[in-house]
Amino acid sequence: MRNITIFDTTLRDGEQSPGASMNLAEKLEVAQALVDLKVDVIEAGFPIASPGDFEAVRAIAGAVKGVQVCGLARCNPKDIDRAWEALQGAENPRIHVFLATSAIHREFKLKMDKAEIIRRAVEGVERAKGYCPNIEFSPEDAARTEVDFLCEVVEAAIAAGATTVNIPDTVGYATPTHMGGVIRTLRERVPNIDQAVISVHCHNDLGMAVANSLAAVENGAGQVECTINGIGERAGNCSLEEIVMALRTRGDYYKADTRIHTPRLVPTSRLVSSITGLEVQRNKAIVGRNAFAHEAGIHQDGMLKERSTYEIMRPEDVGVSKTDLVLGKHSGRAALADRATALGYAIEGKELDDVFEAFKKLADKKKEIYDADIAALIDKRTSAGDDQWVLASYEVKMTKDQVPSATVTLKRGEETFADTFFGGDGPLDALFRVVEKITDLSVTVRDYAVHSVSQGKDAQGESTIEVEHEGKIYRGRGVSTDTVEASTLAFINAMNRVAAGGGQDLSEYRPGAV
Ligand SMILES: CC(=O)SCCNC(=O)CCNC(=O)[C@H](O)C(C)(C)COP(=O)(O)OP(=O)(O)OC[C@H]1O[C@@H](n2cnc3c(N)ncnc32)[C@H](O)[C@@H]1OP(=O)(O)O
Ligand SMILES: CC(C)C(=O)C(=O)O
Ligand SMILES: [Mg+2]
Repeated sequence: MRNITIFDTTLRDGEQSPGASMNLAEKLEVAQALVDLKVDVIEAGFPIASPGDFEAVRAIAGAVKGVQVCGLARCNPKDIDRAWEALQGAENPRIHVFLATSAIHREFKLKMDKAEIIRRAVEGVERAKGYCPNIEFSPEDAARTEVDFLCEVVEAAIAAGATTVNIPDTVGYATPTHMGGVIRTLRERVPNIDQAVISVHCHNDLGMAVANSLAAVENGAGQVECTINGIGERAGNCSLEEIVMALRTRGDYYKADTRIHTPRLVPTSRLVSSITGLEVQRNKAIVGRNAFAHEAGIHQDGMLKERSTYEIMRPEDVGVSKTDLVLGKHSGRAALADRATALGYAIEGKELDDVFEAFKKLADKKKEIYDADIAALIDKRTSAGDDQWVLASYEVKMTKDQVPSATVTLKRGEETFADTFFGGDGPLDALFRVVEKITDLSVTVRDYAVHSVSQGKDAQGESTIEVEHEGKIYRGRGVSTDTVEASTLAFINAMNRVAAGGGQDLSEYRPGAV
């Protein structure tokens, strides 16, 4: 297996995503997460860009160990000197100098001819080399550069001391065959190409950044530049988690792998998403919420029989605790029975058929089916029997700076019970405490949520709750236009289940499954 160097540019190109700016403390946190992920190179920023960027590169260079830290610079002395000033405290520094080479950039942006581009590139690399041994050179917009000229520039940059030549598809214009061809041509036609690592830096404007990077690897690239969650300029960069898992999963084909500690992929993705505020789409490969979730009954049945029927990666290998078999309108009996077992019920035969029929009807009306819904369908305890507590009335008072108080009246059969509780952490807590007093059952609330089940001003609120009692988990569900009432009904629903016994073993409990 060939080892592919992972050059992470989340803190530089990733930060160029509109709205993704990070402060110093946040950049340090991301940098440490990248070290834990075992990336090979961290591009920490563009030091000339601002005093903040300079400070971030300097701080990261001083703080992280066991990884190369890189700073970006244009091909001019001021940028390169400033980059070195920021990087000199690093255990293992790299200066990355770039200069655009395509005809469009030469003519309209830089206003330089080919000879000047080569001269400036060589001067830039040589100046950087005077500071540090690891020099990366990027001919910006390489994918739109005439291939003969690209070969010339790359050869000159290597001769000047570049140890990595990075081939950017700056505007995401390449296709896999094109990108693979560029890398192959460089390997065939640049005489000193063996003296440098060929890298690739693909943008995602046509959604092909990962595919183009893989094509580059297939044709001999030894480094891939990428970002967590694929963030970056415009449509972003090659996504780190996708390229890494593509190589790991299809090592049989690519004969290449990385050093990445893949169980850190999802935690790092979540960190970057929460810091930048750039949410990950649900169906995003590897790190999206749905990446290891199955709703279709046929798939769920297959998964329950043998995981590899529908999963090519193990969730734990990317940092997801386990596969999620989501119950919804596309689910079948196998998944329903499996969830029922996990919730502490054993149903089969006619009972399973009846619950399944009711489940399908509910699933046609509701987008998401919660564990509380399943429990309610199975034991049919949502409709009160004689031994069930039923809410007759409630009153809750809370004003600023005053302790809350709640009065609740419950009925059980013909009998009526009322009580009041003063205190608690808020009105709901006060209400729950009175219900505990009346039912003489003490529980701990493990999870609680309110969802809207219809739209508009008069939307129905649905509350779902999970409580723990003597090592078992019980679920409750309540619906009302008033969310306080919905929550109280959910709590009473759960308390009725506590009174009935059974429940799910705490060791089987998946928090947040309501
Ligand atoms: C493909 C990429 O991702 S490249 C990195 C892009 N990232 C960024 O631009 C983020 C940080 N950038 C910045 O903060 C600012 O653009 C700065 C501080 C670097 C420069 O700001 P300014 O001096 O005001 O220049 P401005 O951004 O307006 O224009 C860029 C200048 O750099 C020149 N330039 C662009 N690339 C290069 C290069 N690789 N080498 C030398 N000069 C370059 C442009 O021709 C232009 O020069 P001109 O003003 O003589 O026409
Ligand atoms: C600086 C270079 C490598 C870049 O980000 C690009 O060309 O996209
Ligand atoms: Mg880029």
